[in-house]
Amino acid sequence: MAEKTLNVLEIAREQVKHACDKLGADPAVYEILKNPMRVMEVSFPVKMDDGTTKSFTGYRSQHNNACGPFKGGLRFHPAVCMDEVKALSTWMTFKCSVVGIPYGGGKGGMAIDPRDYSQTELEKIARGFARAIAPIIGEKEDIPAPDVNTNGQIMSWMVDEYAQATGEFQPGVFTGKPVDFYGSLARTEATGYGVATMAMEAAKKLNIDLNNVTVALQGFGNVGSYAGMYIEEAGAKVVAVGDHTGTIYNENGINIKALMEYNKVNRGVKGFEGAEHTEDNILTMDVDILMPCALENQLTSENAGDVKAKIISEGANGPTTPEADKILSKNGTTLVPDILANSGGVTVSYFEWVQNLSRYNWSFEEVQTKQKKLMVDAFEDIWSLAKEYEVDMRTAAYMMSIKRIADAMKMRGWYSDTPQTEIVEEKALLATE
Ligand SMILES: NC(=O)C1=CN([C@@H]2O[C@H](COP(=O)(O)OP(=O)(O)OC[C@H]3O[C@@H](n4cnc5c(N)ncnc54)[C@H](O)[C@@H]3O)[C@@H](O)[C@H]2O)C=CC1
Ligand SMILES: O=C(O)CCC(=O)C(=O)O
Repeated sequence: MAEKTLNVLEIAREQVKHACDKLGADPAVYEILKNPMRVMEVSFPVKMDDGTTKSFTGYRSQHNNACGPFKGGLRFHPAVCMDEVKALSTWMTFKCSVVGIPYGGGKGGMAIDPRDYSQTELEKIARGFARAIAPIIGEKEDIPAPDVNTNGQIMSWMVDEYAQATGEFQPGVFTGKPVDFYGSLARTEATGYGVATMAMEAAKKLNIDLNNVTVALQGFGNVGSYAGMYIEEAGAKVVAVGDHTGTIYNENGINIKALMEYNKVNRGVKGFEGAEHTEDNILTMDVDILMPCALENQLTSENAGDVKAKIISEGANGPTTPEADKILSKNGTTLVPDILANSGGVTVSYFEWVQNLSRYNWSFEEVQTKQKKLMVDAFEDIWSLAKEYEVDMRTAAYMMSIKRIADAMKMRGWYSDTPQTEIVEEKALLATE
């Protein structure tokens, strides 16, 4: 079974449509959710260190705000394009709804590799992007955050630039800020902590003792490193880590904290002394738990059949294609889907935003306890729904979130029930096509 498509927007739409059908949702629901409500493409000039001027292009997609302001990260990566940003914003809508936080979905990005620029140039690019999207974002409108290759420093420049562009200092317009500048304790750790927590919940359901499990980790950035750290703390052995520089392996377990220190300096896992380099594919290694924490379309119809892990907790957005989902589900793999597994980041972004709006700070424990409760409750609901409807956890997660969004859209009057006669006619028409 080859992939129908690797276009992430088409994949996101297929996931939504599949769940709408399972739910028996009114046709209007998919009709509204298949497209973002607004997308913006901006271009702006930046004076480079050598005196030349370069034009940069950026995107922001606002998928749906039925449940609250648009929310989602900004990605700096060479593969960023409009379709990717639209797909990522679509996933954000359902992610926020899965954990029941009062946001809709947004996402943005620029097709750049930050490593190609000096710090001064990067600051100018970040500021230029923030100024360009300032007309459509705001503390109560659309709240960006870090994603691949962006971080708290970039968010801080953006808050400052937004203040200069609008004349209003709104620290809550961006989240994922450093703790010393309106950030929240436990935000840096949040996404990885959530990914590890979801793997642990799945292990509990399968009666797997964490002290006897091995883990493979793809991606060792913000998400992957903390996912590794927390699962190691819970007793598991992380035997393999892969990133853009290569894959390392140690059957006795890799010391994750030491690897984090190494990674900070060397910007990659390659060469770490506590493990050996391997050419084996990280995704199909003989481990109990796999945590893909890098990019989209990693588990495909090509390799899903070779996956040996019993549990997959998706740290990345969209790491698994629909065809791979079917293979994994048929093979009995328990997969905690991205919109649940990596929802810890946006959950703590929400807590950061609440703290910003109230100008009050919570302790690390308070934030992490609140995060864990929201995610574990959502896991339980989705686990039960998946059993009840005999669907995989991804479909169940979408069903739960679509129901909430559909209810909000209906209450707001964005659609009303399509008369049954029309649905019957539409189905009859489809059957003859
Ligand atoms: N940062 C956050 O709070 C959240 C991030 N995510 C998602 O998690 C994923 C990772 O994000 P971050 O950790 O924030 O990014 P990051 O920029 O901190 O790290 C990205 C990691 O992916 C690795 N990578 C890149 N290309 C790769 C390749 N071809 N093969 C293997 N590894 C590769 C990099 O080496 C790096 O270790 C993305 O899909 C992102 O959208 C999801 C929810 C929240
Ligand atoms: O923290 C946030 O607001 C968004 C994080 C994000 O971009 C994601 O969950 O993919």
